Amino acid sequence: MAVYTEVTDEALRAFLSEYAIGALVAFRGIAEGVENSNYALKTDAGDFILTLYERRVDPEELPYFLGLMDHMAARGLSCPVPVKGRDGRALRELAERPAAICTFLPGVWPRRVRVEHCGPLGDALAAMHDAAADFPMRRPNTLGPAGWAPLLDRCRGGAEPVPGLVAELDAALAGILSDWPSALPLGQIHADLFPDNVFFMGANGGPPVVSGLIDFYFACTDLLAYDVAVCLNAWCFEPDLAFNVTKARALLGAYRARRPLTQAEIAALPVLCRGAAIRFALTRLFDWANTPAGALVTRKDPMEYVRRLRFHLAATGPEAYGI
Ligand SMILES: Nc1ncnc2c1ncn2[C@@H]1O[C@H](COP(=O)(O)OP(=O)(O)O)[C@@H](O)[C@H]1O
Ligand SMILES: N[C@@H](CCOP(=O)(O)O)C(=O)O
Repeated sequence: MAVYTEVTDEALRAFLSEYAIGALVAFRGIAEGVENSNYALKTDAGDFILTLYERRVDPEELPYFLGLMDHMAARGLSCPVPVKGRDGRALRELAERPAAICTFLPGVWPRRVRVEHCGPLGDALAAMHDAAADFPMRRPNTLGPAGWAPLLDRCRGGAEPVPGLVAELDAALAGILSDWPSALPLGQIHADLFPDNVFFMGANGGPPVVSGLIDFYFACTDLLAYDVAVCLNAWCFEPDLAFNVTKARALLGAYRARRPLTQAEIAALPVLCRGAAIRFALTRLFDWANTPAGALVTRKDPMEYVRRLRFHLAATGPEAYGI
């Protein structure tokens, strides 16, 4: 995460007095990520993560996110668990922001994704979909197909990283929206399961093992196969943006071993991948022009997802993904 909102020692100590998690030993802002302000907390009872929810999170939706993590953790998924205060509430306010403390997960996210990561990732994604299957709340995907054209409109007239980019996205979006599938299996999806949201541990140089999934603040109720498409985008391209079909086969094979994809989901993979690529190109393009000056955050390059989008536009069928 980034740090948009500063927290004073004094405010933090007052906040922590509402919890039974021991006395503060250390805290520091975490510069990774782009959405919310995150702090690593150490108390004499252990390690925790404090999150202050920023502009793209609607406070009314926080009970969905926190409830989903609680629900999945109760079903055995390794994910952050919201910590309740002495009054039983996990959601409170700090520095005039909604705020919550969650448990700290061990492990590290892969700075360089290898084929060996992609199978465990596919299995963990299917395990998340299973663990959330009976979660009763619903949340529409605010960054789903209905949100893409308005987001692109908000990028018009701003600085384009490449001339003609908005026109290219206009044309791609029209095709994606007209082909978008409507009758695929639905469920709770992560919607942002990038490598920085998946922690791994490797025992004694052995194969990587997923130790936990984090960052459920884009989670929503949407097409399960769209989550697979997000992962194909985020995990299966090399740094030079060549698509690695071996990674895709490993990801899809492990996912399907736990949750088989229907024929309709398989057939829809190219358009789902185009949709996922344009979604991240658009939020990055918007952030390119709208990140607050001075925020402790690194802007992400929209062109990385435009180039993925071009690959998916050229894909003539699901075979392009090794399936
Ligand atoms: N529960 C957690 N356990 C351990 N580290 C965490 C946890 N939650 C967040 N982090 C740390 O914070 C960083 C950013 O978190 P993330 O949720 O991805 O932020 P954002 O939503 O802003 O992108 C992670 O890469 C990790 O270092
Ligand atoms: N994954 C998104 C941005 C959201 O950042 P995260 O740190 O919450 O994963 C992107 O790469 O554009």
